[in-house]
Amino acid sequence: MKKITIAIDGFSSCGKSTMAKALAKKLGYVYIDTGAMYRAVTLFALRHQLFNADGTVKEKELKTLMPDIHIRFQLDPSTGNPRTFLNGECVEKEIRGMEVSQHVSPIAAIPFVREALVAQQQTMGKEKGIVMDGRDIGTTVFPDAELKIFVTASAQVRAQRRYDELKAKGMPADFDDILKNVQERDYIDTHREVSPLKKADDAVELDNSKLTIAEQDQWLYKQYLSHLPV
Ligand SMILES: Nc1ncnc2c1ncn2[C@@H]1O[C@H](COP(=O)(O)OP(=O)(O)OP(=O)(O)O)[C@@H](O)[C@H]1O
Ligand SMILES: Nc1ccn([C@@H]2O[C@H](COP(=O)(O)O)[C@@H](O)[C@H]2O)c(=O)n1
Repeated sequence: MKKITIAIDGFSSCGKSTMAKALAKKLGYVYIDTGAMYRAVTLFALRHQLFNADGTVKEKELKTLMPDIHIRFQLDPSTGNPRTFLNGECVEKEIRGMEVSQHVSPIAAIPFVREALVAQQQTMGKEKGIVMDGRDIGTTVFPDAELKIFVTASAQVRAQRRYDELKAKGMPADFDDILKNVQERDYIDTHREVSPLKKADDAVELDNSKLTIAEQDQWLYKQYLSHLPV
């Protein structure tokens, strides 16, 4: 079967990676969570004190240090899911916490950061057979992807899902903080100058507010089948 490129974009915490991961497993495709890459750069910036007190980024310093940031993914043999490595260290847990979530959008708005990460993402997908999720995959990273999905759900629903997830993992979680963070990231992501979050003209939209994970997986598989080249 001919392999294709599948781009899944949408708002924060709406279930993109859940859907993307499941489809990639089913098809035997590579799965790439591009949000994890922006989160890893953010963790690096936090560890190197590259944020000013007002939350803005010390861009000049970060630019100098960009060549020292090496991100890769490695499958966890026990779960079959990819884990994110920053300069050889597994940072999967660290990048999912609130501190990184609260600092990631300003990092992701910086043109030289996007340029570097987009180039890596394009290299990862050049053989096709990839499901990649993020904010600009269908518009910027793979504008020629055969299948593009744009996922939405209400902010309340998304915050509740993230809250439940953090609680289940035993991580600190406050619903109001999470809702505020989801709304702030949506705002910054949709209003930044470079590659703002928006639906590609040829993307198929899914509001999964009322769908179960199984239902959205089924929906996505049907989309895949109907977008296979003839
Ligand atoms: N249809 C659904 N119903 C209920 N929970 C869901 C559904 N889809 C995903 N979830 C849960 O919502 C949470 C967020 O999902 P996920 O991490 O896939 O979102 P995301 O869009 O990739 O988020 P981010 O933008 O932060 O990368 C997870 O705990 C996931 O299990
Ligand atoms: N292609 C992408 C992916 C992510 N971002 C930014 O990273 C943040 C974290 O992403 P999650 O998917 O893990 O929520 C997100 O809020 C965006 O600011 C991006 O810009 N482009």
